[in-house]
Amino acid sequence: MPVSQTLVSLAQEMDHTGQQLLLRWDPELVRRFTALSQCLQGLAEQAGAEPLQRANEELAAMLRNWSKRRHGNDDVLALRQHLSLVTQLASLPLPSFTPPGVGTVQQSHRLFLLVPPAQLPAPALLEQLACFGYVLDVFDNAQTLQQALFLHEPGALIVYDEFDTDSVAPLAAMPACPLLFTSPRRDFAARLQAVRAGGQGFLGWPLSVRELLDTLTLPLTPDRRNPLRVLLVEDMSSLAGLYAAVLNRHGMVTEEITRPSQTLEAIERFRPDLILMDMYMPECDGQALARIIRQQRLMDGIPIIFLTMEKRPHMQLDALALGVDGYLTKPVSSEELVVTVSTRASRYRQLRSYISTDSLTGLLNHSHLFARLEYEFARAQRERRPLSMVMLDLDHFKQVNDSYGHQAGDEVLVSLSRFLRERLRRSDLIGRYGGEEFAIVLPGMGAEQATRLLDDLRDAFARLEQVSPRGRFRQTFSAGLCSSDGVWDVVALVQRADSMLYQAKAAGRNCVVSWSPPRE
Ligand SMILES: Nc1nc2c(ncn2[C@@H]2O[C@H](COP(=O)(O)OP(=O)(O)OP(=O)(O)O)[C@@H](O)[C@H]2O)c(=O)[nH]1
Repeated sequence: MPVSQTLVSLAQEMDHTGQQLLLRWDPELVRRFTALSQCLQGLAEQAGAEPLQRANEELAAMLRNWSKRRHGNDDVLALRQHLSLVTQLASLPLPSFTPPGVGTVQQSHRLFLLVPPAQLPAPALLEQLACFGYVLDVFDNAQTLQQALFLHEPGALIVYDEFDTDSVAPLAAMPACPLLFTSPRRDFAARLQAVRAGGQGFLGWPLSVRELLDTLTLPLTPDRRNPLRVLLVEDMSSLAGLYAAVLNRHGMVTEEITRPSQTLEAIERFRPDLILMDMYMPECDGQALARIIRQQRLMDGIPIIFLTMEKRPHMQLDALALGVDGYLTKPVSSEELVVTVSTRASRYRQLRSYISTDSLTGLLNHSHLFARLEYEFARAQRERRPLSMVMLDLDHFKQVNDSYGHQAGDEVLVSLSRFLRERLRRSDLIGRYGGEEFAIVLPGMGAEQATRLLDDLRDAFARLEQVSPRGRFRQTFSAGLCSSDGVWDVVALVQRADSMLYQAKAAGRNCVVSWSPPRE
């Protein structure tokens, strides 16, 4: 299982806050540290990272007692070592949850399918799924399925149903994993029955790999490696801390600000999925602040929820007219807070991803890739870190469309996108540049390392067998690469990577060419 970026960034923020505390003891910093530590503890618990949990608990205990007594150099050293230990443990790979006997497949990549014996899926489906690292276990009766569910928890359970009776035959026990239905029927009545039976997704039958993978990548369950981010604007820091603790306990990451004037800067830096704000604050009230936020084009869509004691309907309606998304009337119960915040924030995140991604592959679209590239490039220059840009193009792709059909061509595009997503880091940017051309941005990676990585990817992808109804084939790609070293703007970076791609094609395709400065 890859390293959890969330745990790493939480641990890094804790380390930063802890170092600040050693310089200046400040109750606000202590509270922030405690909230981060609670959040890390919750996530580490869910991930089963026991050594990290223990180290984090010890660190929290050290800090709890810190202000109560005097400290020598040894104490400071011990605290620093503990901070660094937590950071190191957070960057270790998370333990696999694979139950005994299931082999080495990631549990989330093991799927159970319940179908009648007459409908067993074609072996090609299992093979195609295997190309993306998924294993499909097929059961032709509910009893053996229940036994298997008792022993293992798959990433999802898919149940075939023709919905020809009034209601779906209930499962002996509802699985803990997401439940999907698949059916030759796609009408409203069938979908209604599926939803009533607890279905979280609905797939056509016969199963299509693309539809299945698309559904599995939707947030059916909370994404614990990329938790929802909530910005709290509340002048009473104790109250904000209370809300933050509740949201943190439910896996969300929070940032608290007490002054409305800090809001715009905090939104840019923290990139929240939702803003929870007090309606009455001394510097500026919530309504004026909401208006300011809504006037910024890039911040316009972020959901805003007011926290208020206000019960007068006309005041609430005025705020709704401003584009505020809802109200929570104080005192707010933990349950109401968590449900209101998490549903709205995840919906916003999903809608945002539709706008910024290409509909076929789910990768960043051209304009968003470039917006993000500009940001990463500027950051790399500022931090004096390398960054590599890759332009990648499928070879002789026209022949694939001509020989196997446009649908098979589409499947190859999806296959490459998933392949890149599985193999690259979460911090890398992958975009569909257009047609059969892709762009990849590798922050922190210089030309040599990036060339090696791309060449490994090229080799592995070329070995994958593409399966289509008209036959099997293999697909290669060519790539051009340029690192930011000595390059002063994004346009030059892209042009150089592009001209290297051209050279890779000219050199016979199925290869990676990296830009190097011309000899003097
Ligand atoms: N199936 C499918 N095909 C696409 C899509 N976008 C572009 N194409 C096809 O990609 C092919 C690109 O063809 P060419 O530009 O001639 O390049 P090529 O055949 O890949 O050859 P080289 O790049 O020189 O190796 C065209 O046939 C396009 O129709 C898409 O979204 N789906």
